[in-house]
Amino acid sequence: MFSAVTRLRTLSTYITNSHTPLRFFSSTTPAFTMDKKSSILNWVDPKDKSGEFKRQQSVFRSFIENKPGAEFPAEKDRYHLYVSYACPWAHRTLIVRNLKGLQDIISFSSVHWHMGDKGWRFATPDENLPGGNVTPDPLHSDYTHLRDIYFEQNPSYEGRFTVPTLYDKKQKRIVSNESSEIIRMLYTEFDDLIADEYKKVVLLPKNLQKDIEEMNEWVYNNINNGVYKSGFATTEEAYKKNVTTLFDSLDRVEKSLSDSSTPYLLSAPHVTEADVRLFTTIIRFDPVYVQHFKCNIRDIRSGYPHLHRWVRHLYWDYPVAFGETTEFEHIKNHYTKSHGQINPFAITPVGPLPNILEKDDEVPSAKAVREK
Ligand SMILES: N[C@@H](CCC(=O)N[C@@H](CS)C(=O)NCC(=O)O)C(=O)O
Repeated sequence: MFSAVTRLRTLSTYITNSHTPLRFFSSTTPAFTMDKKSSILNWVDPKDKSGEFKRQQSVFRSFIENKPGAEFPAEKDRYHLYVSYACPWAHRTLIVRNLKGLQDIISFSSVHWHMGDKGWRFATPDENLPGGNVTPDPLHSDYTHLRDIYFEQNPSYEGRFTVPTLYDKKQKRIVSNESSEIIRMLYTEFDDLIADEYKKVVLLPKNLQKDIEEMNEWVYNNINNGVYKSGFATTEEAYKKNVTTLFDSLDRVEKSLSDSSTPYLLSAPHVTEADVRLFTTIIRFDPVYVQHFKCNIRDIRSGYPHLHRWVRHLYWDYPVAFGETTEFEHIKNHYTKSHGQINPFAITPVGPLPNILEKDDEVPSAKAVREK
């Protein structure tokens, strides 16, 4: 059940993840003392002098397939997606699930936005959080945390407990906890079970695959992960390096959108994987990353007109896939109230308001110029 490869990967994850005690603040602030051997809230290994956040490889990497004899065959109501509305990686899977019309085929639930020292927890029945399906674990009534799903696989699991987690309800096994691979399973493997209008939704068109994959590479390293590398850095040098790379890459996307002959990245005739993967970072940028992760060389609404138009087009014109899967309360609260080393008093900044501007609106300075 827990394959040798998985065990090896888990072990290597543990080795790169074992920490010595860390104090984030002076000894006069005992509330923030992190002296647990390998607290999952130590985002940068204290032994790593570079001060750089290094994201670990996902451990579960199997695939749902639409073929006879598959280990995880494509079937209706067999799989469950555990997500957090706060998380940009999990957000990818919710968007693709809706773009592909898989709402009746794959169930989902969201954890509570707070991540503590036991990782993500499920909401309790009395908590009434915004967004659909923010519920106790619908599959295991006695589980309180996402990590219980991981321990169900292997009681001595040592990796991270991440969302998204794609779970096979029949075999009680995690299929995958790697969003970039989960979304690709959803592109085609369930096509025999969905209406024609959704079969026609192609997120990775053959003629653009090379360009999309090339773009994924730098967007992932410099933007999706770049905001975390900026925000979790524990040295000025690591922060400056990563925030500069991040903004250079945003400039590059801005230029590419201004050159695009369509409203989508890479002049695609419709939404593609490239749009999905960039959207989940850009929609969080002004509300959270600018202030919380110090990604403040510019913001999107006043500094990047093409990106601003593009993100609002997706959010407002694709309400089911992009708009309704975005839950700003989860997003803002999660980061600002879970990262004690960045925001020890857990006060959530109110602005910027609104979280996203209407399509025909602009920040006051841009509007004033337009109306002159
Ligand atoms: N490479 C993974 C990353 C997933 C990930 O890091 N998710 C975060 C939430 S945004 C998480 O669950 N972190 C918990 C932890 O690392 O303990 C993917 O794309 O699926």
